[in-house]
Amino acid sequence: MSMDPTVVVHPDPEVLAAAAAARLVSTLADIQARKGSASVVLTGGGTGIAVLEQVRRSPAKNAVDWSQLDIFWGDERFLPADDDERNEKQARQALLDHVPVEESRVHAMAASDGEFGDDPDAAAAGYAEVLAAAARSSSTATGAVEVPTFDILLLGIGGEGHVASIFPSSPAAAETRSTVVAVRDCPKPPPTRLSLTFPAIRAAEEVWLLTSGEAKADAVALALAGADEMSLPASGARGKQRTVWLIDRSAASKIHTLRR
Ligand SMILES: O=C(O)[C@H](O)[C@@H](O)[C@H](O)[C@H](O)COP(=O)(O)O
Repeated sequence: MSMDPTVVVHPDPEVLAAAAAARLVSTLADIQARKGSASVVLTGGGTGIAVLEQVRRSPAKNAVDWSQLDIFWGDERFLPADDDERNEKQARQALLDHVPVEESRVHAMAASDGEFGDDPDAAAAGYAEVLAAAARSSSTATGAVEVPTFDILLLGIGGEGHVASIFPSSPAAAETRSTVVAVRDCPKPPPTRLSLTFPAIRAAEEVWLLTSGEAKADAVALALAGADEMSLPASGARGKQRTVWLIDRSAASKIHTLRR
């Protein structure tokens, strides 16, 4: 069980994205120096993609051996593969198409015009099997949850406290067995998505929550004050070894008023 979260407050969204990118590069390089390879779970959303763009711009980016990096997603918009709203497409444009990743180690969630057609439940089950197969082939994944070792799992946060596509008081927030679920009627468009669940998220070694702006201040403060994860999913996003909140001053502006 990880200790209290580490909270790092940055002056503004631009510094947050650049600092988070630097932290990600150096952390992945450290993990690869120790283990030979590393794994990261990417997030969609403006902050998550801004971090990837900053990694692309970083002169230090090739401290990471991109061919020895397993890449997964925490959630995906269930849309055709070439839709600009796809998290995978945005991540490729921001970073992955600009570094020498090993494509067999890039594990995108299915698109709605992919191998499972427009069946999000089948697509979710398919990704759960990708994770289970990766866990079986990994010498280090020892947890009860059928996912590989996620070294760093990145998450953005919605204004009402969602992480990945786990929205407040949703079936996904209550899911305790499946590692990946289909999510329908999401308040944040598009309405149909695929998402890791809390068991999968909490199997990660480190969970990093990344957000900025006044609109997130209540969710950040409530989560750090220990709100119930059903009503405030960000509260349930914890890593086995470490939980890190990388936020800007605006998103941190209500922490002191709500922390009990
Ligand atoms: O697919 C998605 O939309 C994301 O995974 C979602 O969880 C996002 O990270 C948050 O909604 C924050 O998004 P912003 O950083 O744009 O506020």
